Amino acid sequence: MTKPVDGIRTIMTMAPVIPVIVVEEIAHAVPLAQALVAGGLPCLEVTLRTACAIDAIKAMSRVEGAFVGAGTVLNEAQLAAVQEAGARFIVSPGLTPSLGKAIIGSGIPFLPGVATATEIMLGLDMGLDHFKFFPAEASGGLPALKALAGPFTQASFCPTGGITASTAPGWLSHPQVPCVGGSWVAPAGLPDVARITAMAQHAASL
Ligand SMILES: O=C(O)C(=O)C[C@H](O)[C@H](O)COP(=O)(O)O
Repeated sequence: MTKPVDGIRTIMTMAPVIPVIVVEEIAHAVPLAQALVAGGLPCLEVTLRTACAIDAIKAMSRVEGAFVGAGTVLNEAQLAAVQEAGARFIVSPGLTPSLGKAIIGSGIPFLPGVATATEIMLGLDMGLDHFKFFPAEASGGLPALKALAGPFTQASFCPTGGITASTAPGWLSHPQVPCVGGSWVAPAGLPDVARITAMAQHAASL
């Protein structure tokens, strides 16, 4: 069994919400990161869904107080690219043995996605015990997480997918949920800095 990855717990407890970010235009990256950090959300997940995502990771990593990771990491080539860009942690919507082995071997903190008992068991076998519960609402919501968390008392979860400012407190009340992920704090388009800072402040207070 591989040693558990150090560090992901610290990242998951920096704030109650990890913004899930889709950067469509590189000019949006820095003001968005500044607004989120100013509002009290330092830990930022930049998804590899857009052409400028790697450049966005580089640019946002230079924002004071930002702790930037890469999301939607699906394979080893992407792992290498995001590490080169300065990503400090990795999030994936799922968990495969090959990706898990590569990320654990690299030593970077890792939050793999799980939605079933079998996937949690695969992660535990690899020495992982912190997971993204994805897609959280579509997989059955909080009742599903409660049922899954029952037999896996050693596991912690960051539910992500369909979570909003009004549903986040319910998820966060679960003892195995140190944080949730969500895109609601980082809407697409040219960042409205005042609005995003206010949403981040509210999220940080949850
Ligand atoms: O892109 C990824 O890497 C993902 O795994 C999925 C995202 O985390 C969720 O799609 C965010 O969900 P919403 O907050 O409902 O927008």
